[in-house]
Amino acid sequence: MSPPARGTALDGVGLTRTYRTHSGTVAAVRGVDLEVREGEALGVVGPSGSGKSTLLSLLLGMERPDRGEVLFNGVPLTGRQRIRRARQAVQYIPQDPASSLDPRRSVERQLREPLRRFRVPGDHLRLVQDALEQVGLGAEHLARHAHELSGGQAQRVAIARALVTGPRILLADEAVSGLDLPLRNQVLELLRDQHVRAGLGLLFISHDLTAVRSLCDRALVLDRGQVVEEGPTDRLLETPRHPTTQELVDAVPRLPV
Ligand SMILES: Nc1ncnc2c1ncn2[C@@H]1O[C@H](COP(=O)(O)OP(=O)(O)OP(=O)(O)O)[C@@H](O)[C@H]1O
Repeated sequence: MSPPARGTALDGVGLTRTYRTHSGTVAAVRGVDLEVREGEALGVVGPSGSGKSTLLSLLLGMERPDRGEVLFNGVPLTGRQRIRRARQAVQYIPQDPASSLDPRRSVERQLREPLRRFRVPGDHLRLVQDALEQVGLGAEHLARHAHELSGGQAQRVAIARALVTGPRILLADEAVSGLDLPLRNQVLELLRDQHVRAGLGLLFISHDLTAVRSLCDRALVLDRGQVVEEGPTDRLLETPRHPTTQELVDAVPRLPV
């Protein structure tokens, strides 16, 4: 598989996803439009249950929308081959990335795995070392297991795992939620570095508007599956117009970033 083309773009057009539950149906995402471009950072904020994770699953091709479509470089994201190619270029950083590490496998094995899965050509050991270097870790970490890493190192390894395939867009789901302040700032700094220095596109999903502002110029606010407000993050924080945005602003502890 050749490396992802430059100018990578991911679009969601009219995305709608409804779940059936015992008590009826839940419209998790309703008619959402968004675009993430290489070199741009877009924040998605919203209270619990507003559809953020569902939106992410749709963008990653892990779930199919009931209506609307996801476009990867302008082409609908359907079919295993196309989804796999998109996933090499669009990588995912889960909530609490450190706990997503496999305790039984060494750092090297865990970083080699996406290279194998996405059939990335080249010298895999070299790519693994490059990814570790990008997050400030050296070759001495290759043989370690999760329990031999500090919390900060484990976060870095998890981010390196998302970087190892050479993605052009990162989708981060509550990647700093629940982290203590120094770790939170380290992860934000790493993501900012990837965005500003390496030019990656970033979709940063969080309920924390200050974290979003530290990375993203623009954000959209989700409530009950719908976009209720969008605009520059500074403006959203300073003059929120929708009550949901106002609540998110009020809930933000005034933390230095
Ligand atoms: N597999 C599922 N089956 C049924 N309902 C679901 C499923 N996944 C999500 N939902 C519902 O869809 C809505 C949106 O959920 P989602 O997890 O996308 O929200 P969220 O904004 O990511 O929430 P949180 O911030 O708490 O993680 C919620 O009402 C949730 O209960």
